[in-house]
Amino acid sequence: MSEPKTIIDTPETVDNVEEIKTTTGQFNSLVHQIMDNNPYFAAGGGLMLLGSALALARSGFKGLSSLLYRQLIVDLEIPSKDKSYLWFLQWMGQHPNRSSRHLSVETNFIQHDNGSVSTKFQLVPGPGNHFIKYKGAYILIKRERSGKMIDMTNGAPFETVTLTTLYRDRRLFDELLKEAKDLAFKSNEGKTVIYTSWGPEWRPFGQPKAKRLLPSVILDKGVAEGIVYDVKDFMKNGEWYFERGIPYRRGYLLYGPPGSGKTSFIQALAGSLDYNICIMNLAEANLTDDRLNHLMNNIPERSILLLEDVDAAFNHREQTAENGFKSGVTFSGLLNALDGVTSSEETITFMTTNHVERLDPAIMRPGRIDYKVYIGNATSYQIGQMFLKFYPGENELCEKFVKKATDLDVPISTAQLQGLFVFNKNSPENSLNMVETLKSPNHVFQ
Ligand SMILES: Nc1ncnc2c1ncn2[C@@H]1O[C@H](COP(=O)(O)OP(=O)(O)OP(=O)(O)O)[C@@H](O)[C@H]1O
Repeated sequence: MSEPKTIIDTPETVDNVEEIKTTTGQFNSLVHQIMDNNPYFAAGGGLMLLGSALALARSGFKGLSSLLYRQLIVDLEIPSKDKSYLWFLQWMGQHPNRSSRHLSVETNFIQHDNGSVSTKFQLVPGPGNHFIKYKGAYILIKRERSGKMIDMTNGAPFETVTLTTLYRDRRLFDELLKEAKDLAFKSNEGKTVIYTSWGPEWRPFGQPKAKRLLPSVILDKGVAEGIVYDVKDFMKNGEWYFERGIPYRRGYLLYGPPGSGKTSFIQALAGSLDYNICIMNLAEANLTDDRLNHLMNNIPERSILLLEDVDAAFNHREQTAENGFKSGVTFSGLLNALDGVTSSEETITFMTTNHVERLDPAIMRPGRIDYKVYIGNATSYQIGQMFLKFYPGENELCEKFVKKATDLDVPISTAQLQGLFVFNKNSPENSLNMVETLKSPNHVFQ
């Protein structure tokens, strides 16, 4: 059996370890020598070490801070093309506990019930950072304006408002937006907002108008009552439509000569229902089938869709207007848009025309036009009612006026009557003496 082999350090191994120790010692003494003799090198080396340590710390801190940010902070971004953007700015402009160093002005013209208009300047937060305290929480608000991107629908620079608060207070965003919406709606209370199309969207056109009262529009006996009854009946029967799978929409056509009160009645009807009006001009230059379809399917809530002078864009199926203008909308595009109008809420579409004979029968079928009514020139009933609306209590003069006007035996529009009575605001006698002027429909009272 061979002797156990004792492994001992052979001289070669010992020499290697000694050699490594010597080399390390020599390296350390070299570094010390360099450090001692070259302070810049020492400083540089120190800085490098410090820098790397800080970089490490920074990235660690950055990671930690972004982790903390994600866990502790929450953001809400509101782009300028969203409906709530303007609501929020107006709400913010009126919020008491806010600190803003950058303000911008919004000038509004307010139409009062008596028809007068006043100017109102509202200071809203301009681009930059703002702070508010809302229900005990501090919220940072950053309004940024894009230097490059333009909102194609209104030509204004694209903007964003970002709200930042603690994650635990994130429920406040919903409450805040609801408050802003309620404030915006409240400012429109008692008024009718007229929307027009801006690119693919509906935007308020000018300031909300004072509601036009239904009794102020004098139609022939029973005409207004019939329309109002039908609309209210339709609005009460949403369930009936859904149970039968019928699209919840109804189309009305008011046709008749100019100045008979078609548009005024629709505006007054909207006001009485607390609805707004979306006016769609089919002859609009860059309107296309797709945009029409999109617009008609994205009508703001509680709004009546109004297609005025629906014959203007289409003479039967031709896309022509009297001045030969060709609309970008095809007739089938209009029919599809009317048929495609489906929304969870009721959709009420009013169309007006002075030339019903020019409308293609396809548009007149039920489901597109369900209720058609002639709004004509003033009947003797309307002449009397218009006279007494302007000169309450003047019953004797009223009878004389009605007789003289009907004896003219010419068509008289209610717009003409309004023109005469406005010209003789305080003198029914003068109106009686000027009845002859009603013979010319375009007479200018001056
Ligand atoms: N029946 C009416 N009752 C009260 N005002 C009327 C009536 N008809 C017309 N007017 C007045 O005449 C003007 C024009 O009315 P409106 O625009 O409603 O007529 P229209 O039938 O829509 O005309 P067009 O067909 O040309 O659009 C308005 O200022 C309105 O107040």
